[in-house]
Amino acid sequence: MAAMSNDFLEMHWMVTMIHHIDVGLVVLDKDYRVQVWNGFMKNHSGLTPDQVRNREIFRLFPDIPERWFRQKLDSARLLKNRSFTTWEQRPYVFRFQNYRPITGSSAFMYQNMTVCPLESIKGEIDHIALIIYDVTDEAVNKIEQKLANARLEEISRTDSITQLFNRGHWEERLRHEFARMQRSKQPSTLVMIDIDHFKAVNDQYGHVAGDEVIREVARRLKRTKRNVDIAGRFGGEEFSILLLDTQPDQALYFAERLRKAVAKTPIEFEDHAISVTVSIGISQNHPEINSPLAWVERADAALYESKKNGRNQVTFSPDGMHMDG
Ligand SMILES: Nc1nc2c(ncn2[C@@H]2O[C@H](COP(=O)(O)OP(=O)(O)OP(=O)(O)O)[C@@H](O)[C@H]2O)c(=O)[nH]1
Repeated sequence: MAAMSNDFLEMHWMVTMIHHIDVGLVVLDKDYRVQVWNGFMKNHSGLTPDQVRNREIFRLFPDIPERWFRQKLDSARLLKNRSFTTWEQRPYVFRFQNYRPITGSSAFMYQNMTVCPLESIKGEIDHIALIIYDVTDEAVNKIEQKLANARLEEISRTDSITQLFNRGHWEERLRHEFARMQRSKQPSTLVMIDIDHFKAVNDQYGHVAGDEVIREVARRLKRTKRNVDIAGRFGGEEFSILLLDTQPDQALYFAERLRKAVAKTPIEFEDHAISVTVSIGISQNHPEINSPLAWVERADAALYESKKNGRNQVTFSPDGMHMDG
């Protein structure tokens, strides 16, 4: 008699603990109707056990993706095996709000879930238990760390003055695209751009003005290029851009537009209107060009021609064709 009452007491304690434990416990019958709903589930959903008992889970929570959820539970029932889903596969099963102030970056609670088949006395699986873990802190930390890493990566490949790619990253992209072009044989063009007489800008207006001129030329370059084009700051006042899948006439059109966009409107800095021009060299990819470096050298040689012939002009390699204003 004493043993029985101990068992009863233990059971009573267990039930009390289940209601107060900081994980969600739900039992569903074969028709996905709720049979058990503990305190965690009540507190986060605002629905009492009486309100949910014998109601189908999909009617109570239309956000639950029904097909996925049924598959998950059916296979656990069939295999008589536990299964597990993480917030990385699906951020949550039950859309509960997240109230924690420190995890302000998430409006909802991230959850992991264990699906646990429950055997009847006859050894049949008529019920399934769901155990819901609140993993918001872990998930938010991981997401924030990923974002921070992505930001660091972005910083490490960006030039701080112009926000274009820095030389290291631009060259990496060039190598990658060059390898791709060897296979695809698509026409692409490499363009080198250099601000004319830039030393004179620094000498006349100072380095800060010089920086602003570099920044503004980069802005005009960004406005002229397409999103797919790969633009970098190659050196001090030199820029490089890779125009992918571009024919020579389109490349010339791009270069001319950029040249005019720089020459046409002086750059304002404090009380000054600083007029600058750019010289441009273009090189089309060609079977004879056997390395990324050789390609850059060709475009650089064309740029040198533009400088030699009076600046503020575009030269196309290998035939030395000019366009000037
Ligand atoms: N303000 C500023 N100046 C820079 C920067 N990087 C390089 N420079 C300057 O850019 C100038 C480049 O001068 P040069 O290579 O002689 O060429 P240039 O005066 O532009 O003449 P050409 O290219 O022949 O038309 C040098 O005076 C460098 O100090 C930078 O980030 N900011």
